[in-house]
Amino acid sequence: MDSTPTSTVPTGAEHRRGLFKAGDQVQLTDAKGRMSTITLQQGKQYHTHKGAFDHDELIGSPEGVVVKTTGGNEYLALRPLLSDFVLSMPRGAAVVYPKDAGQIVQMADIFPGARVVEAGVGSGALTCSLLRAVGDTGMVHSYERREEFAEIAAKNVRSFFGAEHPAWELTIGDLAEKLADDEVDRVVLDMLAPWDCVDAVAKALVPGGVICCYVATTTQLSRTVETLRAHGAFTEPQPWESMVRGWHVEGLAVRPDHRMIGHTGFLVTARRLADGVTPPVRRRRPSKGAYAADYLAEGASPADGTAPDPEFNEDGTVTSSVARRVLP
Ligand SMILES: C[S@@+](CC[C@H](N)C(=O)[O-])C[C@H]1O[C@@H](n2cnc3c(N)ncnc32)[C@H](O)[C@@H]1O
Repeated sequence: MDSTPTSTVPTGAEHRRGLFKAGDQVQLTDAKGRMSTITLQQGKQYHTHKGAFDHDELIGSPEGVVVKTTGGNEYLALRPLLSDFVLSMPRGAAVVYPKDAGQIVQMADIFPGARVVEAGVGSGALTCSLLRAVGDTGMVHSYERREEFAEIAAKNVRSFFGAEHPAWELTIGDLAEKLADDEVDRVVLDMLAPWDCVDAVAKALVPGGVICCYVATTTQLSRTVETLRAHGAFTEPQPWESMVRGWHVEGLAVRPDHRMIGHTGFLVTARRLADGVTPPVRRRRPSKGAYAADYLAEGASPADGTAPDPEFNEDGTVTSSVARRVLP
């Protein structure tokens, strides 16, 4: 399914501003903080276990009003934010959480007008953030190998923007085989095996372009980084993760929340080098506090005569005497 943009309607801004109108999504929050999302339709009613209210009561109202059912239940009415929308929209595959989408937009440097390739599209959560960041003048070309996921994503993206987004193109197929774009500024990969796509991505990215991979496990992280490193067309990959901890703030009870989203995934970015360029590489030496694995990965084995016998502390760190002998 190639979905060529079918509309030049500016999306996003008009759709998400002004008084409520028919077709708008509205997030209703009750007194217990429970949320549900409805799409406003003239003449329709919203039913609860305590009576109903007419959608028409909201059409023409500003956001932030309270609507009451015939049984007395009150609901605060607001348009869902993108972060609310992606967590409540229908899902095919697992979505990129808002905390990671924010990191991707910033650290992969997705700018207005950018030409971005994304794979896989999954449920379309990240796609919404990418489209918002590139705007109507940019391009997001999403690839997805499972048609049923692509269909869910297409519905979600349309539902969020309220129209076909003029900057979006969606192709069914494996990115490694189908990637036909060239002169792409940014590539974002959220898939099981991003290393399979590194070569295709290197051909598509402009010099200075950014590849950003999102992976869930340490083994994927390791293989992604090693593949990028060995490929030769990229700068040293930068891996990281982010954790977000909410806080409870009430009077003198000011403390971190008991629960947090500890792990979602790891991110890795690297930049495309110009063709034929070999960047200067700093040979890293084991330092005090470096882990045994860091030390051995550098090839500092007793056999090659470049380093003394490994001496490690019980926790796996290099002993200070080794660090002293190895460091200049
Ligand atoms: C975790 S989901 C992506 C979720 C998406 N980023 C979101 O926020 O909704 C991973 C998707 O990548 C797709 N996929 C895996 N490998 C692919 C490839 N080589 N080319 C295209 N799609 C691929 C899978 O079918 C799956 O739908």
